[in-house]
Amino acid sequence: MQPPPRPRRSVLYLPASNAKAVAKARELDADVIILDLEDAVAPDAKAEARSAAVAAVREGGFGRREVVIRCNALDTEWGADDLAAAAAAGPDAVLVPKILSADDVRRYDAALAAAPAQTQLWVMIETCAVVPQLSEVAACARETRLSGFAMGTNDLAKEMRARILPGRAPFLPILALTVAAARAQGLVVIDGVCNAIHDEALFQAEAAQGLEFGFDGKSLIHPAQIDACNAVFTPSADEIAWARSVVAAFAQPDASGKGALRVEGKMVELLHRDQAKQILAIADMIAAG
Ligand SMILES: CC(C)(COP(=O)(O)OP(=O)(O)OC[C@H]1O[C@@H](n2cnc3c(N)ncnc32)[C@H](O)[C@@H]1OP(=O)(O)O)[C@@H](O)C(=O)NCCC(=O)NCCSC(=O)C[C@H](O)C(=O)O
Ligand SMILES: [Mg+2]
Repeated sequence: MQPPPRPRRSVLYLPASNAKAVAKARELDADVIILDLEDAVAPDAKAEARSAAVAAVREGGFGRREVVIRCNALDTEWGADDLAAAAAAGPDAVLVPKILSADDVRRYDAALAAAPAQTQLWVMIETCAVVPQLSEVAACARETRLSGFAMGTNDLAKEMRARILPGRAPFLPILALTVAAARAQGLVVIDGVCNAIHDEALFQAEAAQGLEFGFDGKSLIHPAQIDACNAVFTPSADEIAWARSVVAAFAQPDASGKGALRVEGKMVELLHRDQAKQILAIADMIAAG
């Protein structure tokens, strides 16, 4: 059975080695906090960051926010220790980078065997090699803890030798394929980061594009991006009103046995009722705080 939907609009990375940022994250309005041990942490600080991430998870204080530890890859000198430490700490999820194949997912899943049952596995979609195998990778959800994809557009750009420009043209097919593969298996799917910290117009456009593509939310690198991101991914008043109308229309006695109705001048089908229920469930969770 699918777990109930929950908001994952804003997914904030921070270096686990930055104690000030970890403390600040407990007060920020992000839905998910990722304590990074990978690219945000210099090689000399890896061990210290690992201990800090474990301590942060054990200490808690993140309230409604989900807490994720991003580990180094298993083929690095830090990966095995990171996975073992993360499994023992038992965050909401462990995020792993640069996966290449379904076998990689199984390897990471095995490395988390000692983790509590509720600890999920999320994987970064950020290599060229994984792109033709997205469906096979997503299907690992049937046999492992895998429950989420997170786009890594910086690494993808590096591997593709692509440029990250407004509109993100080189990545659009991959964004769509990633969302489709994730949705086919009921996975969470989070868009990549916008590196420009204070370019509000660029951020707004990128976040809106992510929403249009079907992502649950967007990865963030700075607290200044949170409010705009939440605003984009929170169902609007108009969407909520539409969703209520659709659910109410199908609940009318004369809708019984009908598959299609007219609501606000447009055709809606039972599939729209499902979408409407999803919107209302997310909106209710956001409203509940
Ligand atoms: C990008 C930064 C290095 C910028 O740092 P800095 O210029 O020092 O920030 P500020 O001075 O504006 O900080 C103001 C205060 O906010 C806190 N802060 C900053 N960033 C964060 C954060 N991410 N989470 C929580 N708190 C944060 C500072 O501590 C300041 O606090 P105070 O002193 O009390 O006022 C920096 O923002 C940063 O490190 N960001 C995260 C970088 C990161 O995690 N990168 C890895 C993930 S991105 C990636 O790799 C994606 C993927 O893999 C891919 O391939 O695409
Ligand atoms: Mg990356």
